[in-house]
Amino acid sequence: MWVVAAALIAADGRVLVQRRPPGKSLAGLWEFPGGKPEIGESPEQALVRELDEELGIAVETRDLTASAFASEALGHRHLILLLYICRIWEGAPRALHASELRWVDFAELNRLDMPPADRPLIAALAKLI
Ligand SMILES: Nc1nc2c([nH]c(=O)n2[C@@H]2O[C@H](COP(=O)(O)OP(=O)(O)OP(=O)(O)O)[C@@H](O)[C@H]2O)c(=O)[nH]1
Repeated sequence: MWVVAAALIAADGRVLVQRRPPGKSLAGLWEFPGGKPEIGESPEQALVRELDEELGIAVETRDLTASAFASEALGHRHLILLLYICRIWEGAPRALHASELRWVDFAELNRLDMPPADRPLIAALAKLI
């Protein structure tokens, strides 16, 4: 399973995370916004679509920087999670799918309950920004 996700980084260096809503797998955990590409989409196109659907923001593919990936067993599937950094978008993120949004610094990011694939990504992100 391929998933694309974005670390949206604000001017003050904080990162946006969203909380998975009740009823979904891994409900209650925090994650980077994103999702699965649809057939025919590039990873960047998929991420632009997901950020519009999940947060109501407009992002240009040129403003997505491929940054890190994780490879992790997830139940009976295997997840490849591609993380992009994004510092430029239009609109104010709203929780259209998630139960909650939060802008966090790295200390908070390390304390949040996130899926196992996200742990190595946080460490990689800390070195990149
Ligand atoms: N968007 C996102 N997904 C993540 C992250 N970490 C992680 O393990 N995932 C997993 O990647 C998958 C993303 O799928 P999705 O967002 O398109 O759809 P979904 O929640 O309905 O997935 P589901 O079919 O597993 O319930 C989920 O299984 C989710 O748990 C992350 O940081 N961001």
